[in-house]
Amino acid sequence: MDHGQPSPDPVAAAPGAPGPSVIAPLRAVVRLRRRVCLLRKRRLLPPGVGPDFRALAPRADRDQPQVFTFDGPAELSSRTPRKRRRRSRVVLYPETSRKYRPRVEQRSRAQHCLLLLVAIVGFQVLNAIENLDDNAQRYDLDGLEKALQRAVFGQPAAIGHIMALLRDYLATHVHSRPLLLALHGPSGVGKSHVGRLLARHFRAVLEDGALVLHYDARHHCPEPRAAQDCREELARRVANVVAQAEEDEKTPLLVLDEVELLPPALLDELQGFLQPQRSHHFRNAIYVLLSGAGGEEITRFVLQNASRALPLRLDGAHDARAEEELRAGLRALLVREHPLWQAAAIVPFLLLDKRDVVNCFREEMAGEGFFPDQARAELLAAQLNYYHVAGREFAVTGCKQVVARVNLL
Ligand SMILES: Nc1ncnc2c1ncn2[C@@H]1O[C@H](COP(=O)(O)OP(=O)(O)OP(=O)(O)O)[C@@H](O)[C@H]1O
Repeated sequence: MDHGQPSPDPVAAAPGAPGPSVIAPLRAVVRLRRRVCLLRKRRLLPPGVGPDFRALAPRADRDQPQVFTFDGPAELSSRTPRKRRRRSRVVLYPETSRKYRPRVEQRSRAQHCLLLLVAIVGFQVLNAIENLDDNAQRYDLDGLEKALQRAVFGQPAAIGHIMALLRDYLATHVHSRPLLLALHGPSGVGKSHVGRLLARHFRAVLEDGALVLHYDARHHCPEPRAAQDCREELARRVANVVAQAEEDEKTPLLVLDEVELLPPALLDELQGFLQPQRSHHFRNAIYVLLSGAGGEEITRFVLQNASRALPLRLDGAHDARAEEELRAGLRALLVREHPLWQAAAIVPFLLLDKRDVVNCFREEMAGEGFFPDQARAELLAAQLNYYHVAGREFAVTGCKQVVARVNLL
């Protein structure tokens, strides 16, 4: 069929055809069909689209504005295309994982208990720290250190060592063994002096003289007395002190002077006090043993090292290695005498030099009511005997004779 040429009207041509009222619409339908075919040929209409021109228009045209614009097809196509909605993708979960959001879990009771336990432990730790401070404060160790530094000349290393050991021991009230301090040195260097200062301080801070025992071998166990007798008496006195201290929840101080004069039986007894199997109130105690044993070794050590930068002598600037060597040598020597010294913290007291002796004189003069004149003190100090080594003078008897000399003034 040629759509370009007008074809003869099929309806009008048929014989016996219906009247003009039917023919007119049929013609219109035919005309429309032809027109549609024509348009289809020009590719303006998709196949199968009816004669409604609005519906027949291409999809792209329908989206375009229905008013005239000067935009050409190029401009229209360059406009940003409408955003296409992304379809949600299907997520494939592995079989073992959870495929739903976790529910808000209810806190278990165990969790509450755990939190409570942590709080209690924290509180206990804070409380323990506070108690440690309280225990150290009770003994006023800062005050003791100041008193020792002020009253004891020429022994800064020994004082520092004693204070460190006391601070460490008195940081707590519960102990597995007593503290045993062994102060050794030649005559007149201040061992008994320190022992007296310690006893006085502890009597003051413990507010009970019964918690401090000051035992002097020469006085309490003189030569003719039987060693066994002395031993029993010492055992009884120590037991009383530690029992009283246990009752008062305090740490007692037991100072034993002139230990080099004690019979071996008493050293055995002392060693027995240190044993961990003794009842617990024996474990909380401080023993200070003062002895001249090892004095010769210390004298030799000081004289040999006199030319060095004064080990153990100047404030804190001492040679720690030399100090350690000296302690080790003393311990080896003392342990040969008795095993008691194995457990002791050995503190060597060194020779005093002339300047220290002058200070001893001034102190003693002031104590006896004399004006502490420097020149006079130097004059008195010059009358004593000294070791002369490397341009320095070390007192042979320390400050031992100072009291007697000042008494003669
Ligand atoms: N380093 C010192 N600082 C101040 N004073 C001291 C010092 N050393 C000794 N003295 C004085 O000398 C006196 C005698 O000293 P102390 O009794 O302490 O000597 P020691 O080392 O115990 O000797 P010994 O083993 O012979 O008893 C003391 O009372 C004190 O006044």
